Amino acid sequence: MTTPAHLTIPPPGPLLSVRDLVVRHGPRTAVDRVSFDIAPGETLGLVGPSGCGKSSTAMAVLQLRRPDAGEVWFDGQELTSLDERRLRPLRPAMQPVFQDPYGSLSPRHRIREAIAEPLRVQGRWDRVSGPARVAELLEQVGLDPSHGDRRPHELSGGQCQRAGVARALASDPKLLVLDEPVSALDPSLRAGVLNLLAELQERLGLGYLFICHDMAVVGHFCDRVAEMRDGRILRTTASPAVPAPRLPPPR
Ligand SMILES: Nc1ncnc2c1ncn2[C@@H]1O[C@H](COP(=O)(O)OP(=O)(O)OP(=O)(O)O)[C@@H](O)[C@H]1O
Repeated sequence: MTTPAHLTIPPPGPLLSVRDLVVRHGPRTAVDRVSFDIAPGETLGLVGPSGCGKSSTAMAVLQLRRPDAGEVWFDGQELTSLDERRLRPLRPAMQPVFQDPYGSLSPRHRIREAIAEPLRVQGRWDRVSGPARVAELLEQVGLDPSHGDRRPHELSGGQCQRAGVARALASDPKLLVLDEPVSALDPSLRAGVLNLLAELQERLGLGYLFICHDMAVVGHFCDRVAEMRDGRILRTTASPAVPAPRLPPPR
C-alpha cells in the first residue's frame, strides 16, 4: 500500500551544511572552498595528511576561528553572518572534543566542577537538579561517581577523555566536532572511547564531524568519509552499507 502524498514525512534536513568555506592564515589558504553536510545522527570523517586543513575546518565550523569566506548553516541558522552576541546562545549546541584529554580540562578543578561549569554558565544549574545531572553525565560516559572527585591528572587518558565528553554533553549539544579524539590515547583504551561515542550517538542522535588520520578507525566509525588535500575535499565516499562490527572492548 502506498502512503498518501500528504502523509509522507520529508527527510530531516542536514544538521550542518558547510558551503565554500575558506580559511586563510596570513598568505596561506588552509581551507579552500570546502563544502559538506552532516545529518542528525550521522558521522562524517575528515581525513588527510598533516597540514591539509582539517583542524582549520573544524575551528571554522565551530566559529572558534571566523572563516574568511563561505557559509556555515547549523540547525537552520547561518552562523558566519551572526555577531558574537547572536552566536552565543547557539554555541552550546556544537561542542568540540580535542586530541589532548588533559589539555581540555583545567588541572585545578575536580572533574565534577568541570562538568558542572557549562550548566552554571548557561544558567541551568540549581542545587538539586545540578548535582543529579552531573552524576547522570558521569554515568553516561562510564565513569564512577568517585571519578568526579578527582582532578584530571588523577585519571587515565581514557578516563580523562570520557570526562571531556561528559563536559561536552552537559551543554546538550546536537553536533560534536571530534578532532583526533582517540589519537593521544593508549591503543588499548581507544576502542572503549570509540564505542562510547557510538553509543552516545545512537542514544542522543548526535551528528559527528570526526577528524582522524587512522583509516582503520575511520572505516569502522564513519558513515561517510571526506578526503582532504591541500585545503580541498578531493572526494567523499560512503562507508559500506552493512554496519561494521563494533570494535572489541579494551583488554
Ligand atoms: N594559527 C595558524 N597560523 C598560521 N598557519 C596556520 C595556523 N593554523 C594552521 N596553520 C597552517 O594551515 C595549514 C593547515 O593546518 P591545519 O592544522 O588546519 O591542518 P591539519 O590537517 O589539521 O593538520 P594536522 O593533522 O597536523 O593537525 C598548515 O599549513 C598549517 O601550518
